[in-house]
Amino acid sequence: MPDDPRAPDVPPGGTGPAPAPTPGIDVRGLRRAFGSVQALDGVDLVARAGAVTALVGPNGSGKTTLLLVLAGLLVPDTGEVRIAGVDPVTQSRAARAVTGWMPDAFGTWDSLTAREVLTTFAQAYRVPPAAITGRVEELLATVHLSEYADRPAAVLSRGQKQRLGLARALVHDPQVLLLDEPASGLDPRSRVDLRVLLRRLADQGRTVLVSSHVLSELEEMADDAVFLSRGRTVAGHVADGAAAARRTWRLRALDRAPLVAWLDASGTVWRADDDGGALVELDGDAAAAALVRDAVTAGVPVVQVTPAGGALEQAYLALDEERR
Ligand SMILES: Nc1ncnc2c1ncn2[C@@H]1O[C@H](COP(=O)(O)OP(=O)(O)OP(=O)(O)O)[C@@H](O)[C@H]1O
Repeated sequence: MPDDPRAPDVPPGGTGPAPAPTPGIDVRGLRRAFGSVQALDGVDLVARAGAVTALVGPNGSGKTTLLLVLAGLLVPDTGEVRIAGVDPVTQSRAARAVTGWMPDAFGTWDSLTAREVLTTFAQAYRVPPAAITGRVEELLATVHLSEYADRPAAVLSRGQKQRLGLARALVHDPQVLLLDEPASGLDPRSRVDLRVLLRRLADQGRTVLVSSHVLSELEEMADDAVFLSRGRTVAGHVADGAAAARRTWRLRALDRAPLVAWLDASGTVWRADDDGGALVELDGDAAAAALVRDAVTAGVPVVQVTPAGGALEQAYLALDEERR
């Protein structure tokens, strides 16, 4: 018997079939209504173990509802959900043991200190008593709250409360992390810390599903993306075809005049950007490379050529246009 209950069963001798990949999150045909509002209207989603998956969608598209179902806090009307292979509806205790949940607003008992909050949750999640003190101290240090450990949660700032909420989600060392707007209220340093932490957790083989409205923020941390629109999943991995997709590029030269003169002379449609450069629509990386070559050959002192907005933003806006 392996010591670690999460360790896969490996047949002795190692000559059996290759072990199945660690399951992450698997959702099929999920639907959930609130009265006449169909909050989830056919969600299919796979979030890989070992990756950070972004959950993207406009207000009211169903992100929080979906995360609540995945966290086992809301029962779906129809559909199948597996969290690390476990069904949160029929196997709720097992599902909670593998799931870390960070809601968008972390309600806490204001009279408890940060250390007491984490200790209470560690007990509730059945962390072995001998391990609790060490685990709590480690998490307080991870989210840079050691200094505030003995202060009542009520006096913590919004960002500090967010960090306490993140520590709480990690208290039982879960395999799957569900984070609803985790960066909201965090200062720039804490956002970087969050990004580094989520990357480390994914690199350890965990599944991380994170929602945010701030696409640039998700862009920096996510490997995959799932888009929700009106309760439906509308696209999968963002990297697919990104290099060949038509998108907006930003061009800057030492001086704008020769740049725009050359764009006009070569018949390239452009519009001004706020930084003194020009924005052009191009069919992927190869078209951008050709444009740079031609501009430089024509003597335009080009200093910058970059996609305007990241791949996630571009994919999101493209989907939005498709839906109109
Ligand atoms: N408890 C509820 N009762 C009634 N309607 C609800 C309830 N919870 C959510 N809804 C509705 O379901 C839809 C999806 O809401 P949800 O909160 O999941 O969206 P969201 O994508 O998380 O939005 P936001 O980006 O604004 O946080 C919305 O139309 C919302 O009004």
